[in-house]
Amino acid sequence: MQSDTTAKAMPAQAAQAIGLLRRAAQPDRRHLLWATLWLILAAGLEVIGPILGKALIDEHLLPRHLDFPRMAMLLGAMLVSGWIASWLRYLQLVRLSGLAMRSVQRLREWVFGHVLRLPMAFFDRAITGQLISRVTNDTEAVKTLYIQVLFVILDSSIVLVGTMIAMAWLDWRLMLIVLALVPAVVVIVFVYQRLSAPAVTRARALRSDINGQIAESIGGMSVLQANNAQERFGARFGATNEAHYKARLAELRANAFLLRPALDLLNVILLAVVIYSFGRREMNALEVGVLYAFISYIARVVEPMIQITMQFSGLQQAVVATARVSALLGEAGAPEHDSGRAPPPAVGAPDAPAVRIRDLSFGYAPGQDVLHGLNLDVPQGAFFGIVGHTGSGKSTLLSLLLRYYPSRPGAIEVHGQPLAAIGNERFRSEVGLVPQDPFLLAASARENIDMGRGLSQQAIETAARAAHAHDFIAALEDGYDTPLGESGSRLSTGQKQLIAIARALAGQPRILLLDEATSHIDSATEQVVQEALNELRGRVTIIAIAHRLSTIREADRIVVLNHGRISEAGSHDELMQVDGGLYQRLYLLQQLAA
Ligand SMILES: Nc1ncnc2c1ncn2[C@@H]1O[C@H](COP(=O)(O)OP(=O)(O)OP(=O)(O)O)[C@@H](O)[C@H]1O
Repeated sequence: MQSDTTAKAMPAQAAQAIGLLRRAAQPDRRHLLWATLWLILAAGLEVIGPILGKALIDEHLLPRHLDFPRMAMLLGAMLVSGWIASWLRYLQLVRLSGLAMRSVQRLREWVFGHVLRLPMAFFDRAITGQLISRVTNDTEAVKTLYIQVLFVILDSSIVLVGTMIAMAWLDWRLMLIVLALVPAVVVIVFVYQRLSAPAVTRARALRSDINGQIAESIGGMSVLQANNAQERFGARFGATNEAHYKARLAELRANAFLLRPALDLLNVILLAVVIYSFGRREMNALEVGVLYAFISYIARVVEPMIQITMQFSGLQQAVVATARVSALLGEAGAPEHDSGRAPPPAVGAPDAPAVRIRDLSFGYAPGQDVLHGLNLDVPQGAFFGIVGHTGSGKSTLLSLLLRYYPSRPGAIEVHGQPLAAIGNERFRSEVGLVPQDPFLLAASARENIDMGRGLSQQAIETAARAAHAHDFIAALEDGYDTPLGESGSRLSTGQKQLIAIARALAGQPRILLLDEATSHIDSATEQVVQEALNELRGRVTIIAIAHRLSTIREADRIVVLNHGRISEAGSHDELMQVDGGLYQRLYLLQQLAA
């Protein structure tokens, strides 16, 4: 995900970044115009100040031409222009910051909304940490772009150009001497960045190490404490933290001892040159005012130059980050979310099988099929079990039934309709899933069953009863409103699984898919699950993948997958009759192990 964007040339990335910036700021473009206008006005007013000062000195103070009303007017104009400039800058900053933050907010919503609609194949190659970084840090880079490009670079450029024009107007030869400053500042800042870059990079890497270590320790706290590793982890964290502190210090030292003194020295040299060149001329009264204006301008010229030069590396990083966000937004969404598709027919054929599979082959990579020509009919209301050794393709089949990956058009039909033709809303409400990992939110039992669908308490309780989860939920101190902790840490593995079943049933699915829902639970809870499934028989079509064969013993039909092919199919009793058959062997092996 990262490489494809970083490999792109900078101009292409900059174009992408600007495009995204424009889209994000579109609703606020009026603010953007005003902010830019105020910025130009403020910078212009700041350039005028020293010219007014020069007029005051040259026309009144030195010739002792004390025209008080005019002097007061000049002084007043100097003060008022400075005051208005500060006020405009403040207004401009408020507008621009507001606009930048709203753009970040907008962009974050787009990116996360888009991520939620990406196909599962995308998540096979995505790295969670990077994806989180796209949604949080990289979107924040948009703000940096606004503040750095518009505020700092534009502001500094206007002040710089305005000041140079004013200087040229006062004395073009002296302006040329000041202009010689530009390469010197660029060289100093370049050397500074070269010297401080390793410390900056190190500090950044160490900061991400600090985050990584905290996340790792909290995630594995039980293992960490069981191995009495608190002190070791604490010491390791301390060392990383210390290294980070030193890297930051090195960065600050480079700034304090290299950049600032070098620029101050440059300033002094420049002042000396300007004063010397005035000294060599026959100074007349008129030139004192020019000298005053020049000294004021020199102080104003150095800072914008530093700012512009310093912004470039930050700007480059912000452009790369924004281009990465843009690339993520460019990822094609899952086809079922394509709103441009024709609406599907509302109902399926009444007596068609719940699931019909014809010649279904599938591979994650071209030419490497993991499923080979599957054919299967699952009648409505039937209970089907799918078994097979590890890697035989059970979860892949389930993923295709769930539309996580696209299958050949027409290979799978649900209630008589091709899978791809069913609208997403209806499909997700018709098909319920109980995954191997129940995935509980850090929320209450009610919220975990509801999953934002806005179900009534009655519907939630009915589902919990059907999943045999009601009794233990009701026994919690606040019943359905009891917070279950992160990932449901307050519950046992079996209880989590029952909540996941309740969640699936609460949507009143016509088809229920179970992906090894009993593999981590004890035999007593497994029996509870079996009872729950038996009660659903006839009403809901059940397709259950199970490593534990006792879970699907009662199934109407058990399908045995072997290297992506159906090798056997039948009831438990029928399959046990097949001497040397795969199911018989698997079953006997499990009996022996038990
Ligand atoms: N997301 C994926 N990307 C690429 N290959 C995959 C992916 N998921 C599974 N596979 C491959 O597909 C084959 C079938 O895997 P699948 O997970 O469907 O098997 P399974 O029968 O469910 O196994 P298990 O019982 O261990 O869960 C395996 O060879 C596996 O390596």
